Amino acid sequence: MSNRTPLMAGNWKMNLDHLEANHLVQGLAMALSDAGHDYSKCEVLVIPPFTDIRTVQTIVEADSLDIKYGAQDVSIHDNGAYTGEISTAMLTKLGCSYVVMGHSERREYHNESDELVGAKARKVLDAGMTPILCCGEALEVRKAGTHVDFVLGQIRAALAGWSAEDVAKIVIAYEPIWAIGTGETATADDAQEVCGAIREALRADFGDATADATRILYGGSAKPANIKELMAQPDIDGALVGGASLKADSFAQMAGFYA
Ligand SMILES: O=C[C@H](O)COP(=O)(O)O
Repeated sequence: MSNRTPLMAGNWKMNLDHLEANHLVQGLAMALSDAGHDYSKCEVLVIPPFTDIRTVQTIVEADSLDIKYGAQDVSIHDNGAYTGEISTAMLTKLGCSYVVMGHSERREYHNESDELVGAKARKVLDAGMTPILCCGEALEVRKAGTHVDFVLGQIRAALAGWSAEDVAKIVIAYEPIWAIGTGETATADDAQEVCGAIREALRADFGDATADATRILYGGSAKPANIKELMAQPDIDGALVGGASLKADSFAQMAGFYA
């Protein structure tokens, strides 16, 4: 068993207004408390839309919750005339500890490149937060059998020039696009194949200490019914959960399945 602390991360995507966010975080805290959740054995993270972050911060601070929270994206700019952008400083001020970048939905709908994703990860790390760097292949790539090379290419392009020490501080989330929101989960073997290959690539590029320290998550229709098997895989350290993170009970249940 590794000494990496598992991470159960709920990406709310573009769902929930601030009242619904309030309700979900309180319900999640209660469900985790009822289950006797041990946060030192599995970190629990919620990733609301920007408009809900202040609400989540208020509840977490008022109730001294151990739930962490973060953002779904960030700007590579510091401040100024960048309409619609949100800076790392704005997020740290709100107490965010994680930021997602490179989600396939942003790559597809906002044309985000590996280089931009890498620059966002750099910015987040420099601001003292933890980047969650997403990668994953489309169905055509999977069918062509080139998914491992494709995913490693995304990661290597984003992390080009990084030091081993910095790579050890990030989280990588492998999310096969064909499994996102479709109900079609990669099998535990499929997920392990790619997550294992990511770890071996980190070993080759950055050395043993980094490969053994970097947390790798699986994402794509993860839910209470399949999380146990996914978490039992040697190179899967948690999950980036979409739909199932919008229900307090199911997400709390998933956080309880650390290996
Ligand atoms: O960021 C989360 C992933 O896109 C997975 O979403 P999903 O669990 O709804 O398939």
